[in-house]
Amino acid sequence: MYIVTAQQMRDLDQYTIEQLGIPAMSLMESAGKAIAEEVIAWCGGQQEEQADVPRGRALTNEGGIRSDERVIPDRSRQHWLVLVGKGNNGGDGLVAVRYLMDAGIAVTLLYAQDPQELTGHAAAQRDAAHRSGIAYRVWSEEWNLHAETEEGNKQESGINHTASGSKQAEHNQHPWSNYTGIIDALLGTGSKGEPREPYASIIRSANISGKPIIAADIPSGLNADTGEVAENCIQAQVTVCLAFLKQGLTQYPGATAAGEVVVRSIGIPRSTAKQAGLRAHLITDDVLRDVLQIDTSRARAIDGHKGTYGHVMVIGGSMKMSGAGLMASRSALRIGSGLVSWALPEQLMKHMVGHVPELMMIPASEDPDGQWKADTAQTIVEQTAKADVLAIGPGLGRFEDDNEWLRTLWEETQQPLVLDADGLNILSEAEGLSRWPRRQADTVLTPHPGEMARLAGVSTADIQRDRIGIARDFASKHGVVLVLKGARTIVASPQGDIFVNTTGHPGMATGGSGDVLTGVISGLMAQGLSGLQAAAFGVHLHGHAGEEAARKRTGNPASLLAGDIIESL
Ligand SMILES: NC(=O)C1=CN([C@@H]2O[C@H](COP(=O)(O)OP(=O)(O)OC[C@H]3O[C@@H](n4cnc5c(N)ncnc54)[C@H](O)[C@@H]3O)[C@@H](O)[C@H]2O)[C@@H](O)CC1
Ligand SMILES: Nc1ncnc2c1ncn2[C@@H]1O[C@H](COP(=O)(O)OP(=O)(O)O)[C@@H](O)[C@H]1O
Ligand SMILES: [K+]
Repeated sequence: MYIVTAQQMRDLDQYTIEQLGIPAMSLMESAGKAIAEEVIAWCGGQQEEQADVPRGRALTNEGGIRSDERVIPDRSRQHWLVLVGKGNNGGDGLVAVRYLMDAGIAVTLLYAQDPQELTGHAAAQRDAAHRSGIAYRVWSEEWNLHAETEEGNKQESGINHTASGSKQAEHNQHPWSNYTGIIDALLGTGSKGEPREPYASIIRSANISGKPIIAADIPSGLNADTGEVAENCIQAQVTVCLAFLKQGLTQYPGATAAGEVVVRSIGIPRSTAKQAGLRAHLITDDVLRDVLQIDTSRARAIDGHKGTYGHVMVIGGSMKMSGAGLMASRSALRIGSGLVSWALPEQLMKHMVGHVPELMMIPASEDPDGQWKADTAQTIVEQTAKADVLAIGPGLGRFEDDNEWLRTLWEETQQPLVLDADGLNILSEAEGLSRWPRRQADTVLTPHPGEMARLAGVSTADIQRDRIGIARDFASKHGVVLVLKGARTIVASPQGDIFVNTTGHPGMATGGSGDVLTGVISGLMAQGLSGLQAAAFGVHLHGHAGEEAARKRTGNPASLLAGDIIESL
């Protein structure tokens, strides 16, 4: 599934209208119809579930996050309020009302501004809606709701406040209480910056109203490119995304604001994305097979032998972090590498003997404290001769002159490399990755947001603000495959491709999960996948394994351990 930025979506719209000759009005018609259909389907779903789930249904999005539950009454008494902005997003809402009316659902329009301010196609849709007899209101102070104050009072300006006692009665009287649900057609991909007034107040009030919200294209207040949310951003149950999935819907906190995301075709041929050279995808089975050309069955040749499936060498582990190297090694084995060896400090090795009988161990440092030493670099380089892939970093720790140590391995080994954990921290303190020579073989970096911040020399908050943009720039600039971890992990290639993962589980937020991923990616590379293929397929499989492991911890996913992920690979 393609992922687009707001600008790419505009270009695709323009191409469709100007080059393919599909009228803009016809796209808007399809958009509004799709939104109406999703509202109708949602009401239907509500009704079906009402018998046994009186509190309304909870929806899940692709990442398995549950959104708020809200109550929706009997469908026959549905009355939806459509919030209309003055751009084409509002135009979509104005189309939707006609289809909802035809489906027997009562609708009222609430314009953010004087409807006469609408222009172009949105103005034409306004006229059609008004001529069809659809009721409308224009935003005014009486609609303004305020969040509960610290004293716990719920204040609703514009409503006659009585001193006490009748808060609930007041709440039931506010204008929003007449409606069963809200369609947010205020702002779409043309939105810039924080919503201005009165949009900010409308968004805030809609959220406070407690009514279920279905967003047209994107929740108003969401940055369509980064997934950042404005101070006032619609919190939707469902987002009906039009034509192509917007980047910002894939990343948190935007993904939470969007609720369940449904991507609906509006008549723009999907092939236009390929023609336009779009390079960002959500990782799905189709994308793994068709875009990344991966045999996802991972079928083994009947006459295969251990040499067929490659040899991973993990370089890491130290007395204080012995488990990290062990977990990376075990997951490389579990994902199917023919052979795995682990280079580790000799002191540590003595304690590890027998833990994983399948694993070969290489004593690599004679430090009495079980730490690494920089003078091991040449020995390690010699030892790597038999390996097909190197995984450097899990549990490595920091040590004197580790910078030179890493640079020797970086330059003097020819194998594909996965770099994680302290391997990345060493790199960020090196004189600058840009001054290190580019490796000829595939090089995969797997930072979590904190490590990414150190690598890029910015704050973690800066990274989280635009994960896709940062990952893309870093991978292109340094010629590496970058795996920016965390919920909705991003894989970026040196050529500017982006792959966003949706598998995974919050139970995986536990020490060691990343070491498992290092083993998975390096193990897949040993079996012949490129760095990009292994990274994209690896994060997908790792997330699935995490989901599976969480299912087994019935009732308490917080009890998930990284080792459980290995057992579910
Ligand atoms: N051909 C097309 O371009 C199509 C567009 N479609 C819809 O049109 C949307 C994009 O439409 P537009 O480009 O008209 O833009 P929007 O409707 O998203 O918003 C633009 C309007 O909002 C105002 N605005 C921008 N930022 C604001 C802010 N921070 N606070 C308050 N007002 C702000 C602008 O002045 C402008 O009037 C899409 O999201 C989609 O819903 C669909 O109808 C399908 C076809
Ligand atoms: N909430 C979450 N949803 C999905 N995946 C998650 C979540 N939290 C963590 N993960 C995954 O777990 C792994 C954690 O890696 P990392 O932070 O490096 O852990 P460690 O350094 O302890 O091994 C990453 O692959 C990350 O994407
Ligand atoms: K919207």
